[in-house]
Amino acid sequence: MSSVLIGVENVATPKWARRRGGVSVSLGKALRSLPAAVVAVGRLAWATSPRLTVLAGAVHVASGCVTAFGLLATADVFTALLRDGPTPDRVVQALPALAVVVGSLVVRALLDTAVAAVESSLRPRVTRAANDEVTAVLVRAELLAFEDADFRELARQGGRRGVRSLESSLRYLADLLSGGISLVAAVVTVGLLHPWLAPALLLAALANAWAAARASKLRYEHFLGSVTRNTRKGVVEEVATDRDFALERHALALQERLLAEHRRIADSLVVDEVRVAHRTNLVRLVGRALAGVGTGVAYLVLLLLLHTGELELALAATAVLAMRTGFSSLAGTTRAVNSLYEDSFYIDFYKKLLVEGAERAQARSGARPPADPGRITLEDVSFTYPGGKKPALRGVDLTVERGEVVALVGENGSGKTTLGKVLTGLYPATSGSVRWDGVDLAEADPGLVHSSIAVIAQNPAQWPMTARHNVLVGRLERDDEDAYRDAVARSGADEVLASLPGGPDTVLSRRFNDGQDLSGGQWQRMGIARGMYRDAAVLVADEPTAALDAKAEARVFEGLREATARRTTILVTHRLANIRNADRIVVLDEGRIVEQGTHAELMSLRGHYFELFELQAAAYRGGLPAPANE
Ligand SMILES: Nc1ncnc2c1ncn2[C@@H]1O[C@H](COP(=O)(O)OP(=O)(O)OP(=O)(O)O)[C@@H](O)[C@H]1O
Repeated sequence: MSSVLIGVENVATPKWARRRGGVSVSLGKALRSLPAAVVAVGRLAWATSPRLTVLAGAVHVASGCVTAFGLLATADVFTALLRDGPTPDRVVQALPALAVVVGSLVVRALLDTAVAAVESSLRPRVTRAANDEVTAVLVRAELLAFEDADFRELARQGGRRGVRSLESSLRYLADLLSGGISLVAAVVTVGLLHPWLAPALLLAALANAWAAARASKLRYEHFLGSVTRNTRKGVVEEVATDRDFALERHALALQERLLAEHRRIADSLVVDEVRVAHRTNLVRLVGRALAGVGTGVAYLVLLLLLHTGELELALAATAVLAMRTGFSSLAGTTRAVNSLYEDSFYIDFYKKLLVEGAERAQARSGARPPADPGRITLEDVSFTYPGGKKPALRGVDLTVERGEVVALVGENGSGKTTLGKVLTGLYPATSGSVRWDGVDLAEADPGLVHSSIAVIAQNPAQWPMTARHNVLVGRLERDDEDAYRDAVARSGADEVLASLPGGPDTVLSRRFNDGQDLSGGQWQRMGIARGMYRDAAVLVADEPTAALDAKAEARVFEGLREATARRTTILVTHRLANIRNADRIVVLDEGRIVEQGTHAELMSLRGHYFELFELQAAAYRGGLPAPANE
């Protein structure tokens, strides 16, 4: 037996994580993508507050300039002190430059405070704007996008890691700006003292930059290589610790087995992580060695210049100081570039999510569908789920007239739920057409189509709202107390409300203090009440009473009969006794319609439906089903 218990042992990089250049991103290509990340951060910062963005840029530039200015003033101090002449005179001559050094330190301290103040105002705004963009794009995505595992994962990574990287890259961008300016000042100072000194300084810079970029690339490749296993680890964690699985986990005594699975995946991740850490350290060591060689070359050049008399001792001291400043701002700048470079990968997910989310946005306009369609026509409709291997619906032709109650029956997986969703425009047909009074739903405004439908799901959403709002959310713009009471009474939700400690005002969620959870059947009653309160022209009830006791079921069907007198109703159910009075029964098998007609017609056909019905009836009679062909 396979040792894999949860999911599959798939280590392939998922589609959402594959960048244009594939997993192994070349360094040049990745560095070229860095400005795009900078633009993304700048765009968000500008969109949130142009004033703060300009101010942030200005204070950083000013801070870098003051550092450079301080460096030049310090050089002046040394030049004055190491000049020929009596020491007291040299000290006096150095005093003005020393005053400038102190002044620049004070200004720098003030500017640093200003930088911190501006940044702490800008950063939360940028994070909020990025979060808002992600949330908006997900809220507006079409329903089918959430059936696509790749899109869901892109949403998770782009929404969490991407936004986090945007936030941190704002800080790195600022460090890059001020560090870059002081680096330029150091290089220029050194270059002015002697042109040969600047290239030596830059050599050390390049070695550091190479090592940092290489280390980032290694870490990113490790992230891509482990992303699927990390997802698996997350799923195992959920199964092993989540409340939803707790009952079966204990009843099936699966705890230790799940823990073992969790440890196995975690161990393989640790092995990879240690390997990548060793390789990164090695790269860093090579980088530092090369930078050391660069530093050595710089000092060698300096000594040579002193030896040949091309540089005075006083200027050499200034050069040493400038070089030290250069190396330290170099370290800061390299760190900033390195972090920005690493962040740019995750910012790419964020950008990809915005683009893909926009492509998958639910249309916000289109043809106006009839509010209460007289006829719904499906012509040769097929539907395949994203990533699905075979179609869930194949060549379905069906016409439903206004006010009809059509029951969909068939074995598990035969396509009943899917047909209900395609018929109401929740899922677009992969091929063929769905028309409401001639209006093709593929071209209709989805918002208007949805406002004409109500769905009572088998597992209704457990809205973490008050019990009353769990019903009213069916149509928030409707303010009809009588309709609310009617829906609550017909669905049996009135008994649920009466049993709650705070009545209708009890919050239905265990995640809030004083919140309350419900049983499966009680949640289902709330879902039915919500669907009834919505009062839409087309009602889809998918196994609405599967979790209800017999008394509640009878009450709901009575309620539904009254409610459906005015509506087109699609009823999905396995309890065939409840649909004897349906206007039409449609039997599905492997995504195709195999029979349709009234109960009497289908019974006399003695086919699929007859067989299913007799099986259920026999269970009640306590005997054997009647033979299909007497
Ligand atoms: N989200 C999904 N992604 C991929 N395939 C799906 C998805 N939901 C359903 N399917 C597949 O589509 C087919 C039809 O499923 P559907 O839920 O419509 O069946 P059903 O007749 O309502 O079944 P049941 O009686 O069990 O509720 C099945 O083969 C199922 O495996």
